[in-house]
Amino acid sequence: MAAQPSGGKKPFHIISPVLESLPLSRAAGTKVFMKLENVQPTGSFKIRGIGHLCQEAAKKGCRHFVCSSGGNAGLAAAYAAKKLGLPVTVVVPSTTGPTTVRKLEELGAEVEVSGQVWDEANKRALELAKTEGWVSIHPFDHPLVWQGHASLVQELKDSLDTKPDAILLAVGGGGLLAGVAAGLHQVGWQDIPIIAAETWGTHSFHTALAAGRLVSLPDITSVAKCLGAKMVAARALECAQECQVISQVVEDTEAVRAVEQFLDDERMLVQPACGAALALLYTGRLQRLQHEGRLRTPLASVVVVVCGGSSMQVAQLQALKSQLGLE
Ligand SMILES: COC[C@H](NCc1c(COP(=O)(O)O)cnc(C)c1O)C(=O)O
Repeated sequence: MAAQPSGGKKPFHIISPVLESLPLSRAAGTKVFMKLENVQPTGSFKIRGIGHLCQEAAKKGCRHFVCSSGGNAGLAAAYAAKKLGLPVTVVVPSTTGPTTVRKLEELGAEVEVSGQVWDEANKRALELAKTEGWVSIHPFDHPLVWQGHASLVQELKDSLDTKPDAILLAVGGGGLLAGVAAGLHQVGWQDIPIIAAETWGTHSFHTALAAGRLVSLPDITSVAKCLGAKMVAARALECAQECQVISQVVEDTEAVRAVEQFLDDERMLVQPACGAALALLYTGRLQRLQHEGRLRTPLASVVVVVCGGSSMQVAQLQALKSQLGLE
């Protein structure tokens, strides 16, 4: 049974399924296990860390949550707030679609649209958090968020027969990366390489790694808006010093094609943010890393974190395909 990260109080996330994917294994040339965070409450892994942070804040007397989000962290905060019987204000950038806003409101959240990108929405959220009794719920940059996300790795340890040879995940602000790195250390799997996927136009982690310091992207120009943090958390960069993190950047077209291929292969629809990680498997990135000697050959198995993403509909996939000239 996974450890209860919030001191005994039942967490809001579920123990998600781990399934072998034959189509992904064929594409990647090695056995691929999917950690299906897309079936979590509110549709992404976010509930693990955000739920944990909200529970801890409520214990300390928080009377109103305020969360800046591209969408999925906000949905997780709204779900947690509802469970805790507390009000929540979610601040999203104008790029967050109406589907997400509707879902946030259906969960009882007060929604404010502020700014063009997440970073601007976050500025507004921090202003609101100055209100007496209000607590800021950061979507990726908080130790309790990383602690909550780390439960994902404990579940892998409990369910896989053998230790995987790599873990693939997507990076926005770096919270999932930091949580998985923490989890790997907790279970003694710190030697497993993490392959961190971004899209060009959200590649703030890749840029920071190359510069050796935190760098802010001039803008977010990718369709994968849920990866749209101009600067990653400092902790993400520290992780890259503490364990083997391989940064890979994919094109928007590769991420969106991966979303469509995954829908056909596994009958699950995820956001382009998740498509970025899946694209590593569908576009031969894994084999290329092996060829370059950055991953060993052969690999026995790898895990891809299917991070999910709630507001994705077939119509949006079609619209993205035509926007990107994919038919
Ligand atoms: C701007 O947005 C940051 C955050 N989304 C982040 C996100 C990630 C990346 O997680 P992170 O690296 O930010 O912890 C991956 N996969 C999905 C489906 C996501 O929504 C949010 O919802 O506020």
